[in-house]
Amino acid sequence: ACSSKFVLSQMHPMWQGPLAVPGGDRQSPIDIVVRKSIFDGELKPLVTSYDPRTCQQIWNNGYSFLVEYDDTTDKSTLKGGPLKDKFRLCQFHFHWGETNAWGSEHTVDRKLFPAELHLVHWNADKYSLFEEAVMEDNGLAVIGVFLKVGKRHEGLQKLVDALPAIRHKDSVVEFNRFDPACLLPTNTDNYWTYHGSLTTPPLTESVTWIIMKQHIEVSHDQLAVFRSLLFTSAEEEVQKSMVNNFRVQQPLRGRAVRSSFI
Ligand SMILES: NS(=O)(=O)c1cccc(F)c1
Ligand SMILES: [Zn+2]
Repeated sequence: ACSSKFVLSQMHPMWQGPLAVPGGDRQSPIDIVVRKSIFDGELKPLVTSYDPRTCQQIWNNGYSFLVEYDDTTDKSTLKGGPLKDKFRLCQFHFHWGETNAWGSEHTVDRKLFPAELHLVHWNADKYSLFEEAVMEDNGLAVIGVFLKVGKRHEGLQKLVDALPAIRHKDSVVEFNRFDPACLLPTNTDNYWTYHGSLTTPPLTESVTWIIMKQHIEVSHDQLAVFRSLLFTSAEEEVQKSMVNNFRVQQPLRGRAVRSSFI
């Protein structure tokens, strides 16, 4: 599975600093200014093919919780959209706020969502490991899906039920047969795409972002369970609730945001 351990090791919930990053002219997240996005008729529909049997574990890495997939074969893949190559799913995770008023990393015309899902894939046509791909400018593709509070998301509940077992940093439990496709909106043809970075260290500028226009709905209570997670490990005296685990927005630096729809 894609060990993003090295990625988050320097992670700290209050980390938002102006960490010096390579290049620094294609950082994420950003605000998507709809009227400035450019329709590109060449953008294809996304093609996802996820095998629930490749789901391996769910763990608390001290900044979010990750559901990790076996990415040693081409069983769970993403292609199409803005992508020329075939990408393998390695993990998905979320970012959320302490209240429903904020929590997403990307925004649309400054609109904040209570949470954002990231499905992380790496370019298996060009590289052989996530750790390699994460350093290359065409190495990763991350699908972003906004969450809104509304009706309960039945597919999410299995994941929510596993969270109490990974309350503390570095806790992990086996997690099988979860189909991440259930977390995608019904319409995946409408999206924005731009070239950016990881939103946590090492902040490498290796991500083709694919942000879904259509959100998914989860219930207030389901989100509340996300907030019951802790940044801190079991040994630490002061327990800190895992909330507001999003990065501050970054300058666009002249980048184009393309849309697959008019
Ligand atoms: N939040 S994110 O940019 O999707 C991300 C951060 C760190 C590692 C990773 F695989 C994905
Ligand atoms: Zn993320």
